[in-house]
Amino acid sequence: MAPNTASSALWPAPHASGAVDATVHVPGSKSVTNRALVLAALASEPGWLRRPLRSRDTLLMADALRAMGVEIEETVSSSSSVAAGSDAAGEAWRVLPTGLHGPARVDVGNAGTVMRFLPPVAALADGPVRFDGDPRSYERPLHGVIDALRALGARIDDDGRGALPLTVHGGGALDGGPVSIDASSSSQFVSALLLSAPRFNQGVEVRHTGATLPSMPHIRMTVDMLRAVGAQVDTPESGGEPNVWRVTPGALLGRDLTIEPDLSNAQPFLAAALVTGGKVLIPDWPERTTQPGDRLREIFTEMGGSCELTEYGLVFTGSGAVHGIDVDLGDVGELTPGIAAVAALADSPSTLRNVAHLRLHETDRLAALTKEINELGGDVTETADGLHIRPRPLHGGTFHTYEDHRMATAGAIIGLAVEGVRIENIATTAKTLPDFPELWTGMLGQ
Ligand SMILES: O=C(O)C1=C[C@@H](OP(=O)(O)O)[C@@H](O)[C@H](O)C1
Ligand SMILES: C=C(OP(=O)(O)O)C(=O)O
Repeated sequence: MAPNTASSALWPAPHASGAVDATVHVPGSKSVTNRALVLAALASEPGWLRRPLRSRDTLLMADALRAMGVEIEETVSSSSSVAAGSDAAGEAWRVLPTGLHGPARVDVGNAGTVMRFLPPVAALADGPVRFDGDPRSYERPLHGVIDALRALGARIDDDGRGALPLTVHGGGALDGGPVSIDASSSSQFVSALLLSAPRFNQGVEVRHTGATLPSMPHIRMTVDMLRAVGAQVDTPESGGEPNVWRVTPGALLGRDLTIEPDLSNAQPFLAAALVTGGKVLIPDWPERTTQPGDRLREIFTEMGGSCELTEYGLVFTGSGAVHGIDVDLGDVGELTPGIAAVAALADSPSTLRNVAHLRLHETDRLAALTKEINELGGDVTETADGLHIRPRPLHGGTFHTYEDHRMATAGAIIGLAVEGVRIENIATTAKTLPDFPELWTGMLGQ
């Protein structure tokens, strides 16, 4: 059989010859785009997504909703045809909700948002919906969604492992009501149940019973976006019980939403300013957001940079020094690979804590980061819940990426400072940022 040249190809990571000085337009947020698609599909009237992210994860979400009967029209308006500065410029998707139905087949790829957010939607469809995906999707936890949906009245056929592949036999409606889940392996279990709950007959009361709950900002994002389309949501933060979320049944409004840039995808570019002592402007950085990437302002400042939120966006400036950090990343786990890469180039050790659940992400990220940084000469050890990173001079070599977009961008960060780093399968960045190689070389003026 011919080798898979696309994925086995090695990408010579560009080495920075000096301080970067660039403006980088980062495409829309994956997490916001995929929530907006689900909410628009469940609404009682058409809606718009402006500047959606066009990437593997969001196209899988759109195609899955189309397979269940939703119409999604893709339009592009040139900036010359709309008022200057208008949010209407660029790509826009118009979502026309219809009666959800099977039979349908859904390819989740390796998208956590698709594999977790859509089984509840399928339970509302009329007919069977088959879910399948990449080999890694079979290993990612889904039990919280499967068990909860069964408890709420859904019929699901799976192979008993609490994972993909599976078939949801939608009955056109779902009872809903109270349910307990352990979401310690993924916040997406909670988000998944809340997103569809306005359409359950009794809404939902989700009680998290596990010891820890990762990625709280992503649950806040779910709650904020539900409220913005008219849903009534009670949360622990709004005076409710700890670890309990309630959604009241009701119709959802169609919304005209402009998607924020993906702040987690801004991470490698901010890291470039930090490790080269340069400066990067990210236009349209939101003043207020639930995206976990906003925490980078604080984390990368502690690691040696400084930032200013201006009317043009976020200006992040490196000082030339990169410091280690001791940090709890439980809320912002998806930032770990990029922080680990910077930490490997720092002037002091780092400890990254409270991210044991990353072992079940796109790959086992703790094992992958340890192995790949150490193979370049680094000194990283896994702890029970994270990484301990002692910087050492690194050398070139192959950086394997395990079909994980954030491993690929982590390798690119190291490559800026270390000559001769070759990244396996840079195309895997297409999961959330298909233009990464071009944006990266553009930033470097190459
Ligand atoms: O809801 C979301 O959009 C996400 C939640 C988080 O998942 P986990 O809670 O599984 O870490 C995050 O890591 C993922 O990238 C996106
Ligand atoms: C964990 C991630 O993705 P997913 O939505 O597939 O869980 C990620 O993007 O870092």
